[in-house]
Amino acid sequence: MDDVLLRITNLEAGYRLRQGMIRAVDGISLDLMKGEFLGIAGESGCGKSTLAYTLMGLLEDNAEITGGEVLFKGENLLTLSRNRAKEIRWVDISMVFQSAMNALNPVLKISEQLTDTVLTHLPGLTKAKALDMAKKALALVDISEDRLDAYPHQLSGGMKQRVMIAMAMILEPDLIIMDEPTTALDVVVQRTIIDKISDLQKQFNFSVIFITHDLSLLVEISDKLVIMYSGQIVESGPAEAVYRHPAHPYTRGLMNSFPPLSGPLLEFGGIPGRPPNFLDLPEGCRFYPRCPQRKDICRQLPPELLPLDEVHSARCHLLKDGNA
Ligand SMILES: Nc1ncnc2c1ncn2[C@@H]1O[C@H](COP(=O)(O)OP(=O)(O)OP(=O)(O)O)[C@@H](O)[C@H]1O
Repeated sequence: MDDVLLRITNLEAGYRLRQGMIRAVDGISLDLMKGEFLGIAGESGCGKSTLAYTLMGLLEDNAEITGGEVLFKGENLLTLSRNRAKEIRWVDISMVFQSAMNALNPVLKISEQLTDTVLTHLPGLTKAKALDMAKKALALVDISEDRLDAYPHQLSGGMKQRVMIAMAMILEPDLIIMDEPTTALDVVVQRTIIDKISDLQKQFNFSVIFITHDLSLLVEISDKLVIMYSGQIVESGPAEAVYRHPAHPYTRGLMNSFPPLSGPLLEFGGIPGRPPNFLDLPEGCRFYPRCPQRKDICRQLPPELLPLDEVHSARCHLLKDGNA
């Protein structure tokens, strides 16, 4: 337990609409260890961002946390006072947002945005010290000091994204949550940024939760993988095990959506169909309508998350018969 940085137990969160409740995070439990790189993958709409925003305490007004516990270094993030939340967030847990490139303030220089972040959370510091921290943080993401006076529009997309990563790292948090941090970038820039994040994480040993719809980005850099479908975890385990022996038909579908890292190029599979509507979920397995291996029991009963071994588990009835 000593090495567990974040323990999420049975977390439930969602959005209350007139038609009913969208339970976008529906009973999520997971442990994140110190220095661990956790990749969370799943199609658009499966609840990845809702999970991230719940952890950051940044849910929208119509959102509600309806159950569970999130322990960060033993402290429940869901019951923090406003002041304690301010102390923890950004200093101990920071986030790189999906639309990070547009999150920079267009009328402030890069130096001001970085020093403002520092001084908001560490008001006792001098401006000179904050500027020094800004320079060091930019250097970590390979941006030279002479860009400190630049405005966001003077930087390329990849550079803006790296500034956002610098901002997330500047206070040396224990956990950085990255929600699709490279989606808007072209593939080459995306690769450079992923490699940079991976290098920095190894160098400074912070923990990362990296969220993306693109599983191919995650297999090389993650220690652990969590696959989400319709608000639930459908598979989790060490990245290598999930990649080599995907146990859930949905994970296999996601795997088939991208070319293998080595060996012959397979035809792109993809997964026909769409995830279910949260307001009209199937009675049994939520993946049933799209599953190429479905059986009668899958239509009737929702499957539990079953352990395959001590570290790898999947939510699929077929595992019980050993024929998934
Ligand atoms: N403010 C909101 N009000 C109502 N429903 C919402 C709200 N935000 C998200 N949702 C719904 O909650 C579900 C989960 O959305 P979420 O953004 O968490 O998924 P995601 O996996 O991060 O998708 P994406 O990659 O597209 O952001 C979706 O059905 C979405 O339409």
